[in-house]
Amino acid sequence: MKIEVEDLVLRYGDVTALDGITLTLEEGKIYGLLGRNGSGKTSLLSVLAAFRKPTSGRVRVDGRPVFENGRVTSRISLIRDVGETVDIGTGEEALSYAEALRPNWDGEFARSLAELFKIDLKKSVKSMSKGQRSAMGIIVGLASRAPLTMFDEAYLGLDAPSRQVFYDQVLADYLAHPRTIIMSTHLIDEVSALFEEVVILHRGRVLAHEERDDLLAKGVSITGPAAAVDAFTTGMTVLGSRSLGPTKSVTVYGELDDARRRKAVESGLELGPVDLQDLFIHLTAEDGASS
Ligand SMILES: Nc1ncnc2c1ncn2[C@@H]1O[C@H](COP(=O)(O)OP(=O)(O)OP(=O)(O)O)[C@@H](O)[C@H]1O
Repeated sequence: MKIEVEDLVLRYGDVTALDGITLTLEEGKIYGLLGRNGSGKTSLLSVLAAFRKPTSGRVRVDGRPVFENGRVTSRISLIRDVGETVDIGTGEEALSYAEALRPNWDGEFARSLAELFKIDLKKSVKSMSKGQRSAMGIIVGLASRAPLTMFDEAYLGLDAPSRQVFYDQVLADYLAHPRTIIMSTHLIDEVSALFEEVVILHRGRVLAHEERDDLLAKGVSITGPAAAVDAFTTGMTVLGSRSLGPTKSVTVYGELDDARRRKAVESGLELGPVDLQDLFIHLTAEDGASS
């Protein structure tokens, strides 16, 4: 599903959660939605799922307004942290309920996921642990095969092996049944390999929207004698710096061309990659929070 968001504003009383978002998400990609606490991720996903009406602006899904359009919303699935969407009856009943609502439902897949997550479907969802309820949400989210599938920190409470099952299943099922998937997460390092594109929200605005590899290519760490590092990085966008005795390491943003790279090496400096989590931390640092 293609999503076009234009000048989207969402206010809760005095709080402006989304402050003029313009964004196009193409069909058939996995997007990572990143942002610090309170940056607007859940608000944006709620509007895309038509759970919330925007204060102003437009949201179109496959060219149609997402609101007042039941046919569009039945093809959109938003799974939130503890799987509250399936909090009725037993696990079996929750799956039957989802099956009735979801045109692309794959019951066999849902059962195989329940086995992988070791979920006893005879248990009532309410009596399941937090992690098991998260797993129920993920099962429903994946087995729905909705053309627009959104996971909003859906892994909360899942232990590390179960999170790995989740990431593996998202990738395998996406490859078998391509669709638009948006994943909001704070566990950036764990999941970044899945993302084709990354959207970073900051204070209700889009701070960056790029292909993950292009974004990663813009972050470079430069390490060496402090004076040489300072001379080399003068005029560059410095995101953060760290000193250890006479050695300094600086993270810069913006692509370094080959000539600059050669010059760095000739000056005895070491260039290194920056991972997505570090880049995110630096890009979204408030004044004085990045060092
Ligand atoms: N129901 C609400 N009523 C009032 N303010 C709200 C409501 N929901 C969210 N907000 C505010 O809107 C802003 C954005 O919140 P949102 O939940 O979208 O952020 P988030 O990026 O999902 O955060 P987190 O990473 O902590 O989940 C915050 O300032 C938050 O306090």
